[in-house]
Amino acid sequence: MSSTEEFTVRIGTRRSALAIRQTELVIEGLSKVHPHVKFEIDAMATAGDRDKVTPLPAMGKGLWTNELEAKLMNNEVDIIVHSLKDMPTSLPEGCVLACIPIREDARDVVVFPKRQEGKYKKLADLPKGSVVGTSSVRRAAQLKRTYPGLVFRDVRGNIDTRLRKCDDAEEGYDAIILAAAGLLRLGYDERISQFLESSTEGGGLLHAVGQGGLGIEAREGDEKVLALLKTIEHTPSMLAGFAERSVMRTLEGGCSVPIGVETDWVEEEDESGEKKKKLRLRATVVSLDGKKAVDGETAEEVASLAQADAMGKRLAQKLASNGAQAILDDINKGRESGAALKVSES
Ligand SMILES: NCc1[nH]cc(CCC(=O)O)c1CC(=O)O
Repeated sequence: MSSTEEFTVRIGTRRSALAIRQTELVIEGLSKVHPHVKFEIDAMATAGDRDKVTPLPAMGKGLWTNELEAKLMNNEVDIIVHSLKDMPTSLPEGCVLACIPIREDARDVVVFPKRQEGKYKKLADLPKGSVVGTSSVRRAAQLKRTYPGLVFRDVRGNIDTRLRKCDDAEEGYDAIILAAAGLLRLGYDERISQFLESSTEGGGLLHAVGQGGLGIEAREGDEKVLALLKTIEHTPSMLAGFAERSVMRTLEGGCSVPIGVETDWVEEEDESGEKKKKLRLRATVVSLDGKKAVDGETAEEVASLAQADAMGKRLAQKLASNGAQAILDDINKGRESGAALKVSES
């Protein structure tokens, strides 16, 4: 497609401030390379936006995506801009994860209420019994392991709503956990008190599969659109995202089971002493009470999506055989009783 050809791309997105901002970032990126292409934003509320009370794990995997994908398949939109972490690991027939642009910071972060005016700097500063807000079983399960004195409670809503609840003393939160990417994209950098990662002193977090990334979905075979998206694809982010998603897909997890990952690109010397760029992939599966966990790590040269997929699958199979499948089986059994459906206050 020539860079002077004029045509319009219709973009499906959720209606939240973050989703709109993420769509604007994609339009900015594409417009730099294709100034003659026009864009129309088609924003809608999805099941996950409408239902603010049902615990996220109880709403199934497509709560943020199903209705947008229906528009894509009906040719009402040409692409969908998703938060990558909200995309199920398997897409409907005829839809493809066409592009992952350069990834924002993938880490989770700690936000304290404004009323505390800097009293606490990190999770380890919180006294025993403090209440930490998160709707993610992944976050709660991992943090229960290293901060057993903290109490975890569900907090629903978009980013502005969760920040308001954090700041409202009547809501009773002493901190909340969010993704850095959402806060950074909306200009809330100054609300970040602590970044959480695998190396965080006192206990950190492995982030959600795809966190910090954008996933742009298109119709298979829509060559004109796929060629356009190729111009903003960021290969290291794409490879890392595919490897992470392969871990989740292989463990047959949904977006509500406690699987954490962390990827980064490292240089390692091979036997001949030559430096090789490798993708390092860490993963963890934690029981809901945080008492049982299986961790794994691998670093491999990865140059294709197929190699990224295979790497993620191998690591997942290693985790499963080391006890992770038993943890996930317990969680799935617990779904009948509702035990696995929300971050219980414990
Ligand atoms: N549905 C929650 C969601 N989906 C994507 C983000 C943040 C942006 C990202 O991870 O790219 C968030 C908010 C959060 O986890 O704090």
